[in-house]
Amino acid sequence: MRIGVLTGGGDCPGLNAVLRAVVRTSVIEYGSEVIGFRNGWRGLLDDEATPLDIGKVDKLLTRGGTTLGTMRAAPQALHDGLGRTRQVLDDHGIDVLIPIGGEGTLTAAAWLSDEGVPVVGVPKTIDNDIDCTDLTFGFDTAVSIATDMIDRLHTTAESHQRVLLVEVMGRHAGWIAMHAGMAAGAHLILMPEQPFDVEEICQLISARFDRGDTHVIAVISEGATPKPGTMELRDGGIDEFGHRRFTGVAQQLGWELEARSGKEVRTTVLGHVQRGGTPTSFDRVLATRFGMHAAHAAHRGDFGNMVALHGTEIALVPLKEAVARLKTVPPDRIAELSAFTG
Ligand SMILES: Nc1ncnc2c1ncn2[C@@H]1O[C@H](COP(=O)(O)OP(=O)(O)OP(=O)(O)O)[C@@H](O)[C@H]1O
Ligand SMILES: O=P(O)(O)OC[C@H]1O[C@](O)(CO)[C@@H](O)[C@@H]1O
Ligand SMILES: [Mg+2]
Repeated sequence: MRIGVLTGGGDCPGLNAVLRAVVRTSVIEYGSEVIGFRNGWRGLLDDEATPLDIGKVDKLLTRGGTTLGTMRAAPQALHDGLGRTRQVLDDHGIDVLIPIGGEGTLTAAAWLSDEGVPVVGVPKTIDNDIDCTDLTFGFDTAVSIATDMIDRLHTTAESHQRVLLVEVMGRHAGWIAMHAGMAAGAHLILMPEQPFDVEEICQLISARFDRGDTHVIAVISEGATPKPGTMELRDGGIDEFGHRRFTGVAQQLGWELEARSGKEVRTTVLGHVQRGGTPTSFDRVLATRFGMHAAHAAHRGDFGNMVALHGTEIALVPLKEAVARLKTVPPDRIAELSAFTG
């Protein structure tokens, strides 16, 4: 069999471990060949093929990023290029394609599957917002990095009796903010799922300082928004790939809080450091199991599905179901925070 593989969307710790597992499982257990396509869907359209053998994936287990590279392409270019995609896959004799990516990459995979292209998807995202899987690899690494950073901010904040806002990734979902915030003992966690009220945050800050607390640490997802009418957030519009452009919610909230509360406020934006470097051991294992099970599914002919974590087992779920909605933080998980924040 010949297996095609590509990585799409933003990079994520664990992508290389998936590639290694797809190659090792396909070659060692089935005697198959694996062809990588560089730079996501764009590279497939442009026929940026590169054979992957066991030597090529050696030492990839611990390496962050993706050795295949990744690039965004406008969905319309993909739709218009369906004939070209089929041609490239035919030219390389690809029997099944394994796209590894977030909800965008997997939406494209579901569509290709509907068009009759054999695919098995692998979900990736540090944001952990893909539905039908308990977790995605990359999330644990991002939370560990963010937790370490927030731990460090406590001591400098308390020394100066400051309010410290930490912006973490999380475009549509607050999983990173919630987990890193809980792990690092943040006093306030703001997520896209629950628009925030600036006045309520000012009251929380005053209450903490009034009762003698030394500092405030607030973790805020990049995709968090204020309740309408409570604060102006600059609109960055939509980029060429249809994503909302962020304008720095933590910085803007910081200015607003400083003006309203009279306290010193500082803002730290963690940004891409959350996606860089080596995956945690948890993510290495999850990524390896995802890659291994995707290769098995590809060889069994279980097309149109995505590998997923259900409890401790790896399952297969229809791609269509997985991309029907995003997995945001449910209200009962948000409610769990009440005894630990404020
Ligand atoms: N609705 C869609 N239909 C077809 N293709 C799509 C669709 N949405 C996204 N894609 C394709 O998938 C690519 C990756 O999508 P996107 O940039 O959203 O990354 P992702 O896989 O969701 O990962 P990330 O978690 O980084 O957002 C896009 O560049 C585009 O080529
Ligand atoms: O800077 P890039 O690569 O466009 O991606 C940023 C986005 O990718 C993610 O890391 C993963 O979806 C988001 O949290 C973030 O908004
Ligand atoms: Mg996306």
